[in-house]
Amino acid sequence: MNKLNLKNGRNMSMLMDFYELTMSNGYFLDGMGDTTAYFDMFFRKIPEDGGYAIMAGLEQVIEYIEGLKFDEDDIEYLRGLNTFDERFLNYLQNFKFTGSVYAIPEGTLIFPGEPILTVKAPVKEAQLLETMILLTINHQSLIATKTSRIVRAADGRPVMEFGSRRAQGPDGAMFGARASYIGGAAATAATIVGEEFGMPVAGTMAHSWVQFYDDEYTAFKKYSEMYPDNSVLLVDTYSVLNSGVPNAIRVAKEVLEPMGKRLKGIRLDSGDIAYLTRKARKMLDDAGLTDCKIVVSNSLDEHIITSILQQGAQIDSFGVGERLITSKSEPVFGGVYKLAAVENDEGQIIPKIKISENVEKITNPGFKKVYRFFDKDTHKALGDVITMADEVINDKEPYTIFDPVYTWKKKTLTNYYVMELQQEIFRDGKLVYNSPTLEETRNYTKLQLDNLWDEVKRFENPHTYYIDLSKKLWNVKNELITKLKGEK
Ligand SMILES: Nc1ncnc2c1ncn2[C@@H]1O[C@H](COP(=O)(O)OP(=O)(O)OP(=O)(O)O)[C@@H](O)[C@H]1O
Ligand SMILES: O=P(O)(O)OC[C@H]1O[C@H](OP(=O)(O)OP(=O)(O)O)[C@H](O)[C@@H]1O
Ligand SMILES: O=C(O)c1cccnc1
Repeated sequence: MNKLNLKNGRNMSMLMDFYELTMSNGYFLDGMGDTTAYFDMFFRKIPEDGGYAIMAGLEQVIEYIEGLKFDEDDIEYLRGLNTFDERFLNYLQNFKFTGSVYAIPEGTLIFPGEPILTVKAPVKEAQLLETMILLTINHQSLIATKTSRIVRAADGRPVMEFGSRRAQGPDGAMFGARASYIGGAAATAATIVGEEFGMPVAGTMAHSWVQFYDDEYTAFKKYSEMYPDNSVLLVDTYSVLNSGVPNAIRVAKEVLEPMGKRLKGIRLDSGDIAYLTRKARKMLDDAGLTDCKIVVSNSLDEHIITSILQQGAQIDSFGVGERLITSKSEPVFGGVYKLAAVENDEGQIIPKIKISENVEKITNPGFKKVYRFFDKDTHKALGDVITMADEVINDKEPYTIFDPVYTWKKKTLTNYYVMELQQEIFRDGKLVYNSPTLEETRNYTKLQLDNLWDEVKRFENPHTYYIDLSKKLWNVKNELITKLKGEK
């Protein structure tokens, strides 16, 4: 289980934007490198104007941080660039992460503006982590979120991840498949992901198998003889209704039934899926093969799946590749990594802000955490409140939430309980978090989706989930904005 492990398998230390190194070298030379800095990762917009996103990729971030070290070749290469001070190179050679990391666990539903991961570390270290943290969580959260949409559209029918061949490179395939499991996919065709992460692997057959034999019947027969318990026959190589389905039925009767076996399924990969599956279902049922499943694939996504089901398509499961593994309709999860605070010599946390003309782009300053509010009776999530890290919400008392922009929009919550979302991952360089298994993470996602109102989950104009700021954070933010704007 080490092939994909970023601690033991591959050293990704040099996968960072060059400016991380020049800035880190700069802080070092300026004598500021040991200043404690707080960086937040957050994202601004849910892909495809959806109602929620899913956190994924934390396990790989942990492995990356644990494995971060610069070897002789790395140092030699950096020295050759004539950019870095020898003392900084020496520091890199002995690099070890000494900071703390707080993060929202994988599989948690996440929303714009929330600090989904916070690094508290000497600035010369925290700066170096930016690129890998962002690319890892951006990628996996994107695919987990996209998969969740597809799985929702499938409405209880299993979705198999078929995307490796169309993914953006090996990591896109492998970590994408991993993320798809968190998002609710039932299985993957990516064998390595089964081996590495325990995700169930599954598959049918390619057109090449059917083409290879002299005729379709022979191809189906050979396959069913070899895999009598697991025969899903691809019926669209020549003609679904004229030959594919009839040959599959013949194999079920002449080959499998005498062995005491049943035909597991057929797969369709082209043509009008609604029409063909309805016809195929009838033919199978008329032949007594009511238990034979119909699997479909062919550039599917949540919209096509919704449409074909509305058209009365008869489908038991889906194989989804290119549009899932690349999140084709919106291929960027725009998570960013921003400085939120620094500590002064007295150890006081000084909040920092990034101002923008666009209100939504103004960052939330300070060391923060997120509380999720749940209704005591329904257990549905009511909203999230971002607070300063030292704030405690006492759920025995009413709590007033307010919109951070339209502050007159208020609501007082009474019948609620809260959950703190951030977990401590590293404390002073030491890993203090036990990553759950992928299976546990997947179940956790499912549970949370059950606790989210349907209005937030729908595809068209979902309700905007509340993400508010505590009064204390709101005050800190507005004081900083007033101060900085006043200084101009
Ligand atoms: N009934 C349907 N309603 C909406 N979309 C559909 C329906 N049936 C299939 N599609 C989708 O239409 C797209 C194109 O299908 P189309 O039939 O044009 O191509 P194809 O079947 O792959 O072509 P070919 O037969 O040459 O392989 C695919 O994304 C497929 O999922
Ligand atoms: O359409 P996607 O959602 O990406 O799903 C994966 C696709 O990959 C396969 O096609 P391909 O033509 O590569 O091989 P095949 O001969 O097995 O059909 C499969 O039949 C699907 O159509
Ligand atoms: O097993 C399958 O049917 C499969 C796997 C990958 C891509 N397309 C189909």
